[in-house]
Amino acid sequence: MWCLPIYDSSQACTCVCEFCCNCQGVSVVPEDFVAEQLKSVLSDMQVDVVKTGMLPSIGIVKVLSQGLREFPVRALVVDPVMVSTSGDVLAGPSILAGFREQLLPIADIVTPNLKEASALLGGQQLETVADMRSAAKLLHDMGPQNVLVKGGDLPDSLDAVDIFFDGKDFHELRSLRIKTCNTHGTGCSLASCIAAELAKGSSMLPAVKVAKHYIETALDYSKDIAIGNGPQGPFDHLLRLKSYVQNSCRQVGFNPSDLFLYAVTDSRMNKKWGHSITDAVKAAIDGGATIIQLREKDAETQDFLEAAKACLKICHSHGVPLLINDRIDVALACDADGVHVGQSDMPARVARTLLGPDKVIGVSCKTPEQAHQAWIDGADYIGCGGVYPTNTKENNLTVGLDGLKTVCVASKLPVVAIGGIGASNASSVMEIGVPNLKGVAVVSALFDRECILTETRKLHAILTESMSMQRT
Ligand SMILES: Cc1ncc(COP(=O)(O)OP(=O)(O)O)c(N)n1
Ligand SMILES: Cc1nc(C(=O)O)sc1CCOP(=O)(O)O
Repeated sequence: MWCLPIYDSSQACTCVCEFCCNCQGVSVVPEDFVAEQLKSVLSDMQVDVVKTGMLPSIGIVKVLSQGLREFPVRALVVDPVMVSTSGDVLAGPSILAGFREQLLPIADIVTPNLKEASALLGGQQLETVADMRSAAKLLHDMGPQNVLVKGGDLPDSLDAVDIFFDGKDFHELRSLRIKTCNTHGTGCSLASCIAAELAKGSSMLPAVKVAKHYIETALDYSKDIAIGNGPQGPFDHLLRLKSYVQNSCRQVGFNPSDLFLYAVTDSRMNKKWGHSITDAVKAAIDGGATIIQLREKDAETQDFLEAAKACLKICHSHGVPLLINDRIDVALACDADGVHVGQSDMPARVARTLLGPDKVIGVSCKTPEQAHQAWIDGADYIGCGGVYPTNTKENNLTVGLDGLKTVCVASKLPVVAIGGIGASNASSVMEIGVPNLKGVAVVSALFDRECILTETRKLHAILTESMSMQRT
């Protein structure tokens, strides 16, 4: 299966970006030469989906319209690159006519930005979402099956709103407007992603939604990169690949089976039962805890750091990793094995930058989207809950076993379940039967008890039994 981006190299491209896949090193070649090459590609390979980009010339327009009839091309995505996001007019009247008369009538989707839509419609002003809707309808009348008018340049809009029209229904697709100068190539990448999704067998609206989500994530991921000399930089298309490479390189340091019995401390409970933090941690480890998290909500920084150093000694002498809840500074200061962060804490991506590739990072996630982001950000595992109601964390949303399962299925990272879990229900949690659910994280069922050692042993035995039942 092939997804072929078509670029007209008869136009010199001045882009110097590192990520742009098409333009660097392209020499100026005659239009008919490009057309011949295109013909041979279309006939020699089984091209499924074609996406136009970078100023298709009249030669290419002709070959394409022919090619779609002569060769078994399944879909044509037309990105009418005519006016850049920086406002430069890139196409003359003959190209405009080529788009209108030859490409749009055979396109499965056309994806103009506001300026391109305006140019295709003879200079019509487009300033509001209502204008975008009527532009989508008028463009649809020119022949394409679907139209996506991209509102990235819409004045006074907090969201990035695009209008999708399939000839029957309008869909207003909104995503976060990412504040960045690194927007070079977004339109081209969006259309390429739509083409790739179509080639994979998706239908049009889901393909557009996936592409829009990809662009939003990639823009956010690359918003701070500094590259090139111009005022507008490129964005980084390869984030998934990089996350994958980063993660696969790092997984060596983190063993997901450490999540089996995850003991999370609580200073108030230790105080209530007269346990010191070090005694509590030692008892949990002796009882079978496989990883410890220090979650000291009321501790002063200095006390937290001293406690962390003392607990780290105990943990390391037993080969058990120690993570710090929320406080990256404390984790760095004591050289802990990692951190656990929530959705409103330091973003995992920033934590990864601060901690480096070798430390463990866990992220609290209640939805598949959060789990996906945690993976992109370079986390090692996610904590998903509250599985059951809990008194340990105020106003905590309960996701239930169904919510846990949904997140596990979507997550590319190992998962530990948390919230209201103890001896009475740990088996039900582990028995949801999802391979990346690696264990349970527990606070009160271990630490709001007189004998931490006994309770941890009991829970360890229950988990072990439940795992062996699943294997048989
Ligand atoms: C393993 C694990 N999962 C989830 C949490 C919750 O973390 P967070 O959302 O940051 O909430 P607080 O713990 O800060 O109240 C966790 N700590 N550990
Ligand atoms: C710290 C924490 N995070 C949760 C989440 O849902 O993310 S639930 C929770 C408290 C878990 O305590 P217990 O085991 O006593 O119910």
